[in-house]
Amino acid sequence: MTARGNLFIVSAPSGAGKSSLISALLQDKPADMQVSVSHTTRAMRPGEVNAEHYHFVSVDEFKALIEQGAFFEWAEVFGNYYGTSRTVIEQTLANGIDVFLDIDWQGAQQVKAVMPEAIGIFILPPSREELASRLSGRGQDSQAVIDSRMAQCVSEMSHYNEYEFVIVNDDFDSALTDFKAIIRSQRLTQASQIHTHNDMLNDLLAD
Ligand SMILES: Nc1nc2c(ncn2[C@@H]2O[C@H](COP(=O)(O)OP(=O)(O)O)[C@@H](O)[C@H]2O)c(=O)[nH]1
Ligand SMILES: Nc1ncnc2c1ncn2[C@@H]1O[C@H](COP(=O)(O)OP(=O)(O)O)[C@@H](O)[C@H]1O
Repeated sequence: MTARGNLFIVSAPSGAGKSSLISALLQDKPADMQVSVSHTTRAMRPGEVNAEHYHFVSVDEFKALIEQGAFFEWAEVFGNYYGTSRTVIEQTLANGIDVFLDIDWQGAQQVKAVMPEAIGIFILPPSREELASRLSGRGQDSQAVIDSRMAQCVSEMSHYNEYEFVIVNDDFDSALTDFKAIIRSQRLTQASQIHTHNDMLNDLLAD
């Protein structure tokens, strides 16, 4: 039997670096880890690719998917809808692959309510000034969008204590090392080791 994959929830205020950390983690395309591609009604940014960064859909399409029960969780964030596909998550975890959800705190609460074993990781920037500078430096949002995201960052960050782990993304390489350590430690829990080393444990403990 394949051991079920772990579900990792990664949340952060816009610009703190969660997409960069997840991309760096999955850069070498590890077979046992996958990021969930959400559906969204927000406009595509320059350089974004449909079905790779998001499934970009209209508000009507999104609402139809809600009606069909297609979402594991969904939320309205910054005036747009975002949601995680239910079947993709269930199938991927069942295939023993760890799944990373880049979702906001509202989605995280919904996931935790139905899957309390999901592991929450909150990414914090080192300061508000640095957060604003990263949002501008990313060069993909208008000043009005940046201002509205900065206006909401404190209320988003106030949810950090609902997560099992917190990473301060100051130096990127240190933050990536911390991120990898969390994933590694999850694979070393007793429950995971029993799945991974079942035959060996049986041999070791045989009478
Ligand atoms: N609840 C929920 N939030 C999502 C989902 N996908 C993305 N988000 C969140 O929506 C917010 C905005 O994402 P995005 O428009 O990509 O902007 P960015 O975070 O600045 O790159 C972030 O907090 C994401 O984590 C989803 O499927 N569900
Ligand atoms: N530790 C870091 N130091 C400096 N810049 C960073 C760091 N982490 C991410 N960035 C930059 O900050 C910007 C926002 O990062 P991004 O991953 O898009 O954030 P999020 O997905 O949380 O909105 C990007 O331009 C990214 O290259």
